[in-house]
Amino acid sequence: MKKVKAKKQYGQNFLKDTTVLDKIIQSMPNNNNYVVEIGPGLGDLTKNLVKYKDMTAYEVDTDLIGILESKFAIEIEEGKLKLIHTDVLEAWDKQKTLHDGKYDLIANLPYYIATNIILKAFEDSYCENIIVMVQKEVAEKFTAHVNDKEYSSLGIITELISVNSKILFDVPPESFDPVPKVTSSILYIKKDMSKNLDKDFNKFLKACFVQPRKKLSKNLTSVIDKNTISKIYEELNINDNVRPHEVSSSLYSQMHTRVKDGRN
Ligand SMILES: C[S@@+](CC[C@H](N)C(=O)[O-])C[C@H]1O[C@@H](n2cnc3c(N)ncnc32)[C@H](O)[C@@H]1O
Repeated sequence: MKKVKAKKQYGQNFLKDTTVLDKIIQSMPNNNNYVVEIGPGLGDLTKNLVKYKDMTAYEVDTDLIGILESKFAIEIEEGKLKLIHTDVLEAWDKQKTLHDGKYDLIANLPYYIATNIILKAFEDSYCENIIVMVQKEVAEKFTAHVNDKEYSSLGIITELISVNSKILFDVPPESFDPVPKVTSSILYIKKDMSKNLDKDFNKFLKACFVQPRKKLSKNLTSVIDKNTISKIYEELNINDNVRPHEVSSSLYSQMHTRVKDGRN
């Protein structure tokens, strides 16, 4: 078969390392959940996933859809694989979920929208487990805890929405074709299905971290007035000198509730 030219604008780095592919499959949670893959590409991961689970794959690239349709003609015919030709973020905007029933998201994500995709998966009430390949630095942000250098809104949201989050293993650039400039990691997040996040919380956290080295109270002045900040700090026993990365996720959540109450 003619070699497919990877398209940069779609973040195409095809995973060629069979050991890594095997390790991803071994990391799949042992449950009855359906599987959703974003960006099946040339179908190397898809081929392994569909052996174990019925699944849907969302692919934006028209050229790849043609290849996948002929490669997986049998699985599609048997109803084991549903192939959807669309931009996955548009699909999420339209239908709020990628599958009408509990599912696990397993994917080698396009780097340019990886963070947005994970945040969408947090909002999707049917998505339970997230096992995705992302740039190592992104994985570190999602798994960072209070006082860590990488701690930011992503680590805080992950802590509040999940029961478990960790980096499973790193993947070197040579495992891909074309070879990316960065190291990747497999990120695992098990969501707490009883929780959902307030829509404005992410916006609030962004304001809290707008100048990460400054005092949190200074950053908060873009959201609330100084008197309310003093009142909230007193109620929650927060030191005025505290910096954004020194505050726990649960304290951020309590602060946000009070900010909202103050506005109502
Ligand atoms: C990093 S490649 C992974 C390909 C394949 N899964 C693999 O592991 O080799 C990312 C894939 O996501 C697809 N993609 C990029 N943007 C997308 C979008 N907005 N919606 C759906 N798929 C997208 C690309 O075309 C590509 O197939």
